[in-house]
Amino acid sequence: MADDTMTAGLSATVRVDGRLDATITADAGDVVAVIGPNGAGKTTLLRALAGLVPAAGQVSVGGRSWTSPPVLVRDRNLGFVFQDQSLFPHLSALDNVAFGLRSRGTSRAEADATARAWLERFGVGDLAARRPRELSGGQAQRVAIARALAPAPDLLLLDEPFAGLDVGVATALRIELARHLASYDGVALLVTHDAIDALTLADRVLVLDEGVVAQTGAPRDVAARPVTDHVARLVGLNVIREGETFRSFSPSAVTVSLGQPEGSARHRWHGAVLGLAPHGDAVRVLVAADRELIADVTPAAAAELGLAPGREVWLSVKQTAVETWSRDPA
Ligand SMILES: Nc1ncnc2c1ncn2[C@@H]1O[C@H](COP(=O)(O)OP(=O)(O)OP(=O)(O)O)[C@@H](O)[C@H]1O
Repeated sequence: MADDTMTAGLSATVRVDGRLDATITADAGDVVAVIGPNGAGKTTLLRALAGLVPAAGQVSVGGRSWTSPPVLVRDRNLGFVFQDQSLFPHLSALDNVAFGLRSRGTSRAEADATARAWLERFGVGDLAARRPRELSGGQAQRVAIARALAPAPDLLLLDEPFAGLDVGVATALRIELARHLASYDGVALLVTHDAIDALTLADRVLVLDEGVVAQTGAPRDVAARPVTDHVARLVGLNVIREGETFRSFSPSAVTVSLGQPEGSARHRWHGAVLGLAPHGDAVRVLVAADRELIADVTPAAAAELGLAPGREVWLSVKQTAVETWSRDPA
């Protein structure tokens, strides 16, 4: 079947009954962060693109259709890294990385040499002979990423590759992955719950909400103008939606007071403090008004106002600190 949407990158529409109905396009070389709350369909999207979950629609990658006619999972030129599994337990790190190359017909000697080079690149060359159970979580994840990248896939699917790693290990791996993704010329999709991943690793962000695409755009734009509560919370912005009009303001622009604030050029809300948490040099206050809002105050102000869960407060923000926009038509 002719497919005029076919591009060198990724062009796909995938539908999984009751779980997902998403269209995604990306240029070759793009890293797309896929974000959204639990159950939004992020893993289902990756699995549907890989052919691991039966889906209606079409998928074309690298100028080739994977759906008409259907291409078997093993014949799709893709690499994936999932948070929990990934490595074959009975194979050494080297054999794990060489496996994908050999299954694509590369000779043993060549596959081993390429695999060794990839392990070196990820700083785990000296662990080539080890089995996965003899690797730390961070080392195993490096091997898994090396294995996914080694065959130069057209599509790289990374499902929360840093989940479960401790912060230092995750940070180091994030930096290494960024370096490799910069020179990778396929399309990479990265599922993440971390705003930093989305902002530092991705060229574009795709926001999923209840199985549909709620927003796509450059990370900076999505972070500045989130249209879902999930992303608003992730980037720490207050966002109020009225139909297709959105108003946002930073927690640092919010004034907290015990008495009702004066002045007409202010938006104001009344509610009870739900919780307090340190946020940089400030104290972040979560307040249940007619919606949940966040305000950043100085520790001195928090003490002076006696802020504690249950305390009734007023929040106000100057009209000039509020940005208003309409969602672009999809
Ligand atoms: N094997 C399955 N069979 C039926 N429904 C499923 C299956 N796996 C997931 N779902 C449902 O599909 C929806 C999307 O799940 P999915 O795992 O894709 O979400 P997610 O965005 O990856 O979530 P999380 O961040 O929690 O991993 C959820 O409602 C989930 O309950």
